[in-house]
Amino acid sequence: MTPPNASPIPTEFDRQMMRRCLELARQALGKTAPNPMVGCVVVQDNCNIVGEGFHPLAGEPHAEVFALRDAGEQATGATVYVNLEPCNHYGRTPPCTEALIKAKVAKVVVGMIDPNPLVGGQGIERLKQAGIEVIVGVEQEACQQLNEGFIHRILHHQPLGILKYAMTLDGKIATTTGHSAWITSPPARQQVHQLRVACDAVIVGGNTVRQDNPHLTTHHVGEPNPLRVVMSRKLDLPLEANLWDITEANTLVLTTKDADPDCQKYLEKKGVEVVVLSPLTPKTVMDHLYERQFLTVLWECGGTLAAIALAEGTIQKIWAFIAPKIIGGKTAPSPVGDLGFTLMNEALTLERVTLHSIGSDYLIEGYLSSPFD
Ligand SMILES: Nc1nc(O)c(N)c(N[C@@H]2O[C@H](COP(=O)(O)O)[C@@H](O)[C@H]2O)n1
Ligand SMILES: [Zn+2]
Repeated sequence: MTPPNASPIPTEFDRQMMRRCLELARQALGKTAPNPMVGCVVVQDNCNIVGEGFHPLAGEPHAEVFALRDAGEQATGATVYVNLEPCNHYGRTPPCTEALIKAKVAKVVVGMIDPNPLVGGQGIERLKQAGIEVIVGVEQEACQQLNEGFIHRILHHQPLGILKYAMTLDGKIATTTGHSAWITSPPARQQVHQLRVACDAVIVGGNTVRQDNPHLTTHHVGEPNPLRVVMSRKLDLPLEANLWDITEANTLVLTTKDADPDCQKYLEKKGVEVVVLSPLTPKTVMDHLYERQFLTVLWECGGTLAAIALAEGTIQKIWAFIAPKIIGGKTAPSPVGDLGFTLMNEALTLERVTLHSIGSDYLIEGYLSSPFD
């Protein structure tokens, strides 16, 4: 028997509807910052979908409002599925709890509690007070996974940092001469483009601009491009670089007061934004990107910057592509520079590791710390 106050056990249909919410939410992948991705489904008679919606953009109505609008009169007595607890506060938009109560829904099935302290369980309480049945925690892990950037931002006041690199079987990211095009095969490179869609910004150092001249775009028409961010202390950057073409995507260069003023003028004339940060470190960069409302930031930098970013605790997740190639070379660079460790037990150890096979390459995904802690 279900103990009093405990949520009844969700059915397979409940789980299926929650997965549909996640699918709807994903339609706004990379577009909602600083807000989460949320999808909502309205169901009549425990079997008929009568309304659907998702949150498209911060400032626009929430998923629940779109789904209720879609359901119209049929929302009365319905069950509403939503992957995040309905809000109960006035933010950019009014509380969804009031919209659900006004629509006279009978039941709300929630994927996860909103970690935002402005919500944090109060949405569920308000619905219960109004006599609406509430079930919480359906497909919770998948719901948390989808909004890991949002959760990390709320809990730690920093965007979620992801370090991505591609290396050979012998742990090299380039040859001894710095040549790195290409380590992985085309399917893995396409996967990187897809992964960038989910990120609000992608960061490289000046060295990567000089050596690789990357585009750092998603290469997909209609999909959002992350803000391309370059960290360069002195602005000793090439005048011709793909990142300065802002018709492809916006570019932000973060520098210091030691910046070359001529290069700064040149970049600004091209439409590249230049901001002076003091000091210029991965931590101050992440603080700056937090202020710009970002959820998820991808580090695609070389080993020296990656080591500092790791040491400063700005990276929580790793995407390591491994190609079945060996290039050798004592001085060929590796993905992470010196961390100053001397003992094996100092090693940074990944948790929740998954392995994906992509063409002839592999992607290892893992977390240095849980974004939910
Ligand atoms: N349940 C739910 N559905 C959505 O579609 C949402 N976007 C949210 N977001 C929560 O509300 C906060 C943003 O409020 P405003 O858009 O400024 O009104 C956001 O921080 C989440 O806590 N929740
Ligand atoms: Zn809301």
